[in-house]
Amino acid sequence: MDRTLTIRGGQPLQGELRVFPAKNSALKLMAASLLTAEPVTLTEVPRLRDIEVLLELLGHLGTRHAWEGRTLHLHTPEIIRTDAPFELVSKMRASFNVLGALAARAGEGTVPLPGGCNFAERPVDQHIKALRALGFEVTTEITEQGVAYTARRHKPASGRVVYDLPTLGGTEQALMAAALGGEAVLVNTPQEPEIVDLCNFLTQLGAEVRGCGSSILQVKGKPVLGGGTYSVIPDRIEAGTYLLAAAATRGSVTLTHVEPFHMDSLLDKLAHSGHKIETGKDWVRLEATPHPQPFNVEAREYPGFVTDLQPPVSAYLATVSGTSLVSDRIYPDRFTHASELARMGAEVTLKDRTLMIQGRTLTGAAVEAKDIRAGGGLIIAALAAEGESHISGMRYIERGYDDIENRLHSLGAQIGVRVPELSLAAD
Ligand SMILES: CC(=O)N[C@H]1[C@@H](OP(=O)(O)OP(=O)(O)OC[C@H]2O[C@@H](n3ccc(=O)[nH]c3=O)[C@H](O)[C@@H]2O)O[C@H](CO)[C@@H](O)[C@@H]1O
Ligand SMILES: C=C(OP(=O)(O)O)C(=O)O
Repeated sequence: MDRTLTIRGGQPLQGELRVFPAKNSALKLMAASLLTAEPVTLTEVPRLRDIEVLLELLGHLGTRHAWEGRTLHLHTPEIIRTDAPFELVSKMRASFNVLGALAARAGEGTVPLPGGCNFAERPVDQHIKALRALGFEVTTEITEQGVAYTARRHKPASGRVVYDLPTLGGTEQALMAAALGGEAVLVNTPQEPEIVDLCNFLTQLGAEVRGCGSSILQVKGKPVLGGGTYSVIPDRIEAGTYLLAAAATRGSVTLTHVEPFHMDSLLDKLAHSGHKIETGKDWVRLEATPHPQPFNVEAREYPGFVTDLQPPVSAYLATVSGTSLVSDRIYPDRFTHASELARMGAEVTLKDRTLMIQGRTLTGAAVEAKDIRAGGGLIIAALAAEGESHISGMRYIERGYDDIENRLHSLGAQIGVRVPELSLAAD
């Protein structure tokens, strides 16, 4: 049963918020825990739907887990199954990342083509290329539910992978495949903080990973990896969404438990827009100007502007008087939010894969989040709009934003959740 968010806009967000740990890092560290028979503890894990889905998948493969608050204990004494069920993989793209770990630990893994948010073409050719370059035999089978990939290890992973483009998922696949007893050089890798986090985690388990944060990674695995306790990096996408919401409502918000240097591109844009930005070791504060300036954005690889904040920044720019141009080099067609923003009165034109935005005052409307970050963007627009908005598609929003209604409510937003046949207003 999909819930609907109801937001009465126009209230500047004010206050302080503790940012949650990064979903897109936690998911990969959880998949990597399959590589060891020792217990692994992740001390900071967001309680999100994607995390629950992956836990279910890991449980099917042989992982036992226990929560203590946001601390997650994982233990996989042995792999009991090597196939990932379609019902789970179809819900989330990151589930494909168990393929390399399964093949490395159990000698074989079978994973169907992943699901997740389909805002663009999202092939897995580079994952397969990487596993093959490391010596895995990868076969495909067409099933009733689509393509399923099986990777088999006949000897420890070893080789040189040259990616056609920097891919997070494809790099994570090879990192995990090589960490258990393999040896690999990975060329043209992304420099995103989530990749660095995985490198650090694998190092903690006992693998040697050189070049973390660069475009060439060297992995020297260990035949047996250990366990340990690790803390996931803060979620720069969640943090960025709240900052943009504060800027769009011309509010003033302090975020704690963040890594400001992971957010350089966004903070720089917001400062140029006229907002006062202050940062400390693990906090960032935005005090909005009432009359911000527009700017252009081209989403690209880290440390460039991150694609997952492209829909939220588009929504913010729709509230800023003047013309802005937004394009996305990672997913050139990631614009499912555009038509929904238009329903709220935004003047947006999509031409040649560039969104031209003429900012103005938005008006509340009934809109649909068609994917996770489009949802983040529509929430920002609704918070800034005059009048009431109803945002459906909560099943996507909940993939990436934990407890969003209560968190926004704590910052002064007038927000409620409507369950069909039942209304649960938070204020
Ligand atoms: C769970 C998770 O961590 N998801 C993030 C991850 O997705 P994901 O890991 O799927 O994204 P990738 O970094 O792999 O994709 C980057 C680009 O490479 C292309 N590509 C990727 C793999 C491949 O085999 N072939 C190929 O052509 C993609 O279509 C895209 O244009 O990084 C994306 C890019 O920062 C983010 O938007 C997602 O939120
Ligand atoms: C697109 C995202 O996730 P996924 O890659 O799992 O679809 C995201 O977190 O913005």
